[in-house]
Parts: sequence; structure tokens; C-alpha cells
Amino acid sequence: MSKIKITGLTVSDVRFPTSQEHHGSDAMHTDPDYSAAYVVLETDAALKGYGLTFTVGRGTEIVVCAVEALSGLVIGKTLEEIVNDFRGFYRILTSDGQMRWIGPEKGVIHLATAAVLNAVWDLWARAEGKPLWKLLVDMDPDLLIKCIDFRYISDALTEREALDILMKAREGKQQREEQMLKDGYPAYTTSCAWLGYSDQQLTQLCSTALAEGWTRFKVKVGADLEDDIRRCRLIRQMIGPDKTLMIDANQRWDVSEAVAWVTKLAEFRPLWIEEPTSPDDILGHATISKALAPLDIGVATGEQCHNRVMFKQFLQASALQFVQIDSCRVGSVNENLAILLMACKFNVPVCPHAGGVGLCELVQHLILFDYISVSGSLQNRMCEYVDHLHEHFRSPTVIRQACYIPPKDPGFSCEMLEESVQKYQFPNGEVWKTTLLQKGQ
Ligand SMILES: C[C@H](O)[C@@H](O)CC(=O)C(=O)O
Ligand SMILES: [Mg+2]
Repeated sequence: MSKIKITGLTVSDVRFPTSQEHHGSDAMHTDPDYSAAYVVLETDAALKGYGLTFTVGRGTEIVVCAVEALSGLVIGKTLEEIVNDFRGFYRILTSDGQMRWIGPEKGVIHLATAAVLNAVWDLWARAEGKPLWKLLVDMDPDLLIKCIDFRYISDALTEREALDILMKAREGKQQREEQMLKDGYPAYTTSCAWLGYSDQQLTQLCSTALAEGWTRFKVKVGADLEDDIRRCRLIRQMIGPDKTLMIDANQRWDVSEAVAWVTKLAEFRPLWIEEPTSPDDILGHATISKALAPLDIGVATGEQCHNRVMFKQFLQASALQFVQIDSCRVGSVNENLAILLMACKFNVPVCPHAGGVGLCELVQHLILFDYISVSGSLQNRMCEYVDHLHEHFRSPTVIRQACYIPPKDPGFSCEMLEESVQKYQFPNGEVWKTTLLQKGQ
């Protein structure tokens, strides 16, 4: 690989006013403006690297500050020196002697780490002329393992075990890749039933989704039990008994409240309850999992799980039945590789969190890699899809018959259109100047 040197980093606060139409609303985040701290790595070559982390509006400026604080650790490095010791570079970013204090490996600083590392992985995939999933699928297992920081997880997954998983999954890899290219990776939709949508909207979106071939649907719950019963009944009646329904409470309940509430929704046969309580409460999730097991309802979580250490404990404690990786919450591909491999060892299916802005574009690469090179299974597995804001990306996701079609363009698919970045920049982009003026701010 040529010695591409990273010469600069720019980061933008890009926000989309999705709250105006209640897109993305849930029991906890009632007015999200889907946003991103959007990173561009400049190099001394013709290539650039693009990365982002996802936020829901106010506070994005803090993530931008954190990215700026990390920028000195990446500017001046060559791509070659980073990827030749990616584990070491991951440590440099996450274990800076002073900045580590404001994490470690969690919160705003870790969101910033995700944005920067996503851009580095994008640059690497572009330099190799491959979409990221293919870069990972083709990578020598030894090199893949060297991208992962096993510190804090080696009691649950050793390097040897991780390597064995990858070696074992070599069998059938070619067929699985061909299958993905032909049929795509199964998806479910959350776009029909945001909490702020009216019943009429929900009915109309659901019937459109059914006509488009969707068979798996997620409904937001958790604010009002009577509303939840009515909305779940509506959706279940529309989709019929055989299609799949999931429910998502976005951390709204206490542990016992979660069990009682979900028991009342059991008649609608949800496959899982997502984020029933605080995302940090591992033992609480274990209690909920145990209580709901007789009802055949699993617990899903991960979109706000800080890092690989917490995923390890969720798995060790049998506190979740579905692992929801997120491309922008933890330390990018490096940390997600660790989580995919741990999920495989513990035999728990991975069903990624996506949506927001850019999350579908990014995470499709990781789940394709999981199927082709790690788990080799589609059983009880699907990737979230949300139908908003894809038009702002140079290589938007392609969905066919409710499946993600593997991206072909080199990179990690999160390059935004320059005009979108300008227009939606907060607070000086055209859209926000008008919006803030109307609000008198
Ligand atoms: C605020 C986000 O839209 C959140 O509701 C997304 C989420 O929980 C999911 O997609 O799952
Ligand atoms: Mg969720």
C-alpha cells in the first residue's frame, strides 16, 4: 500500500430537522433532529477518508469539540503505519494519557473516536479500491485479529478463540458472499411506527411497507400503555400472525415496570423488547430476560452500549438475546469486530441498530462481514432499516425486497454530498438560518 499521509482533518456539525415531522421519535427522545459529527480526512494523495458519528441534535457541538481534540493523534500519520499496527493506533486514540480521563472508552469522547476511526477505515477501503465489507471479508484472519484490542475481554474471548472462529467460518464463505450479492441481507423496518406518528400515518406507512415486501416491523412503545396496546394491535392486525414484530422502549422503564408492561403486550407476540431499561443496567437486563423467557420474548440492546467490555458482561450474564451493534457508538470497526466475535462465541445473534443519519450506510458493511466471515448464519438475524436521509449520501443504501444489497463503491459508504453538508450545517447552513429565524433564535 502506498504511503498515504493524513495531512488534515475537518469536522462539521450537520443537523437535519427531522423533529419537525416526528421522524425518529421514541419514548425517551421525543424530538430528535438526526445529526452527525462529520469527519473528512485530508491526505497528500488524491484520496480522502469520510467518517461520522450519529447524534440527535443539541450536543453535536460537543462531539465536534471532542473530534477536534483527537485530531492531533491522527494528523501526520500514514495510512500504512496505522493499519500495520491498528491495535496500537486504537490504543493511541483511546488511551491518551490525559484524554482517557473523560471516557474511558465511553460517552462523547468515544463517539468522537468512532467518527475518526470510521474515516480511517473508509480511507483504507478506498485505498484498496473495495467496499469496506469486502476489505474485511478478504482480509487475512491474522491481520483482522490484529485490529482488535483484546484488553478487558480476554477472559471471555482469547485471540486464539477469535482466530479459530474466523478460520472455521472459512468454510462456505464463498457461497455466502455470492448469496449476499444475489439476495442481500435481510432487513426490518422501523420507519412505520415512530412514537410521534398518528394512527393514520402508521396505518398508511405500514400498508406501503407491506406492499414493498417488508415482513419485519418495529414499533416504539413505552410512554403510555393504552397507546401501546392500541398501536401494537393495529400493526399486528395489519401484518397478520406470521410476520415479525419487535418493540422498542428506549430505556423508559424500571426493571419491574418493564416486566409488567411487556407482559401486557405479550398478546401481540413481539420477538424482542429493545432497551427496556437503562442501557448500563446489565443485571437489570438479565432479570428482565429471565422473566420474559417463558413468554418467548427476548431482550435486545446495544445502540447505547458503551463498549466491548459492557457487551462482554451482557453476554456473560445472559442479559440479552439479541446483540445490537452500532457503527458509531463504540470504537468503529475495531471494537465492533470484537463484539461480533464475542457474540459468535456466546451463540447470540447480532441484529444491528441502524437508521438515524448514515447508520444504515455504515452498519450494512459490518453485518455482511458477520454473515460471510463470522457467524455464517441468518437464523434470527436481521438488520434495522430506516427510510430517512439516504439522499444525502454519495453511495446510499440499496434495499431490494426488504434486503440490504451489498454496496459496491469503495469505502465505508458515509461520504455525504458536499451541498448537503453546506445546507444542513448548524447553525449557519441555509436550512438552519431559516429555521432559527422562524423560531426567533
Ligand atoms: C432517537 C432514535 O430515533 C431512536 O429511537 C432509534 C432507535 O432506538 C432504533 O432505531 O432502534
Ligand atoms: Mg432502539
